[in-house]
Amino acid sequence: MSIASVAGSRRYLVPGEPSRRSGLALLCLVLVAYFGISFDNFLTVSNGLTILMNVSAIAIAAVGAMLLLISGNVDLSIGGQYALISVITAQFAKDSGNVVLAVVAGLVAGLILGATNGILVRYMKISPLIVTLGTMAVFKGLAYLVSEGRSVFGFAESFIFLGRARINTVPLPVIIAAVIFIAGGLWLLRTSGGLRLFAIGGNANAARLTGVNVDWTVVRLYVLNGLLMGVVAVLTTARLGSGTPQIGTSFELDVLTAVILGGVGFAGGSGHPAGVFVGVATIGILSSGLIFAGLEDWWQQISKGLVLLLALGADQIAEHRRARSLRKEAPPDTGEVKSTSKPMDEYDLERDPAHEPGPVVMTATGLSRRFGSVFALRDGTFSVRSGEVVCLVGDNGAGKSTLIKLISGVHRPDSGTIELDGREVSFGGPIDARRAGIETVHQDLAVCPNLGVAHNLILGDEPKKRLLGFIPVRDDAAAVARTKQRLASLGITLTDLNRSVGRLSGGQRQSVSIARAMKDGVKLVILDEPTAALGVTQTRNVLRIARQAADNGAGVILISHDIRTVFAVADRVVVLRLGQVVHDDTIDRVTHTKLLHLMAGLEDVSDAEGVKQ
Ligand SMILES: Nc1ncnc2c1ncn2[C@@H]1O[C@H](COP(=O)(O)OP(=O)(O)OP(=O)(O)O)[C@@H](O)[C@H]1O
Repeated sequence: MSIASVAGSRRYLVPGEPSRRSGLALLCLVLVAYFGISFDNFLTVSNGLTILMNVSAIAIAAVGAMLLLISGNVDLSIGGQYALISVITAQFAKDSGNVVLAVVAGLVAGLILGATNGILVRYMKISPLIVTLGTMAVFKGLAYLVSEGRSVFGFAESFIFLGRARINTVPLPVIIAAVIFIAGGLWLLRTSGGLRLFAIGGNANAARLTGVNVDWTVVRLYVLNGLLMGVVAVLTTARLGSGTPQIGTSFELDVLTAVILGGVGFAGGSGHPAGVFVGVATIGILSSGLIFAGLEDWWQQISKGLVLLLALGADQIAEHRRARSLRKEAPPDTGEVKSTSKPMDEYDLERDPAHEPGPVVMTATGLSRRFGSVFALRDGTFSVRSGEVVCLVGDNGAGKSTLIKLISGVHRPDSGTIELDGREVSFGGPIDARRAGIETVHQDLAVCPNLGVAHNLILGDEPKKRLLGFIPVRDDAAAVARTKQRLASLGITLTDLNRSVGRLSGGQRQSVSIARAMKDGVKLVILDEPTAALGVTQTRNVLRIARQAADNGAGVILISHDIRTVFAVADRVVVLRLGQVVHDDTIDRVTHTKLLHLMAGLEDVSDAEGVKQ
């Protein structure tokens, strides 16, 4: 791949949908011009520094809010955290007179409050809106309880200095906010962790199936958010010289308004730090202008509330437009996946008659799994050799998906063992199975519609490089190179990589999903009904790719309801019925009729008529 083609393709590597930041930047400039013309002292350096000082708290909190929203979560309790951490920090600063102890107390309090939110949201499976609405009230109440409703003051000068220090006239909190904002933005855009947040926000289930630890990531995000609120509360308490339970009232309104105004979608999966920066600036300028206009506090509240509603309205309109353009743009399914082989009769594949399966790669022995009272799988036993395509067939609800979910680490078996290359393995999640060399294309494709083709393809196995020799970041150029090479080797032509996967047709999404599974060195490829929604040409190409994977030495398990695909591609066929393996033999020892009867549970087929002679 040429350097030029990699550089030219960078455009589509920014994850997520484009935000509305240019329009907002214009609004911001209009506000500056309006307030500048209306009020004499608005456009002065000192007012600029005051605005920066005032928005530094919002900017720090906006980093946490942005990351949470992009991952499809939200924290309404930040105002409550602000108040509680402020009075805790103040109490430590007053009682100990030790700056370090006060700062550590504030940060640890933030960590604990953030972790509380994270654990409640993820492990109790409650909506983040409801959880953080509840914790908001609890944290606020605790702030009053700890401080007995009074302001806490009387700190050492060294602590107050922390909030009022300046470096070259720029207040220290502004510098800290700038560092946190830039670091957070770069992390979001340039690292694997950032990409995974977009993936979780776009399709949490797909992210989970590709190996992202969604629960743990979200808990860590809430902890980070709490830590950032710790920084905000410590700096503000030091600057004000007191900690008070009244602080943070409507803080969540300011922060969420800035972030949503900055183009971060409330539905998750989209947003850009540059947009959030403009959103924060807009809120700062608006607040300052309203103060210059001499409006009472309640008018400021009304104005900010209206701006939030407008931002949410704009977000909804953008969401509808996106959905409409997705429907319009989805191209027809023909022609994008091209075969490199000569034309064949329906589903017929060229087979190498000399091809012999190799040693056993995977053996499942006595696998069982119940879901409540449903016995989804009982005593599932079968094996797959390298170079072999094993078709798993059975009626709806027979237990096929359950069986492959046990093998691919999505579920844990209640009993039974899985051996890979002769060694017993146990998977804690899909990422363990992927690391062991098992790749799966799930029935629902597990793609993230908001991410581009290359990012979907590398998700869970992102190439990395070191920035400045020591900062680990995602290597997007390597991701593009890997994507192009993988698609080319499979004979898949996706003419436009410059689009999110949500804009691709069903067949194209299938190609991306399959290409992701066909890694170099993969030991076992599992395809769960990969041809269910495809036409003849595409089905034939998916089967060709499955055969190609086997010819390259992988073991392949393919689930299908279509008997024709089974006879076109299988070396061996395993039939499941009511959660049990009822047949396991080479494809040349069974006929269409016998297979149908086995699936349907009709036992009266004699071997003489059922087995090819
Ligand atoms: N997560 C789950 N929770 C509860 N029941 C489940 C779960 N997953 C599967 N089951 C049940 O287990 C049984 C087997 O389901 P499974 O999806 O494995 O069948 P299948 O052969 O793949 O079916 P299909 O061909 O329709 O996809 C069904 O009765 C199903 O309802």
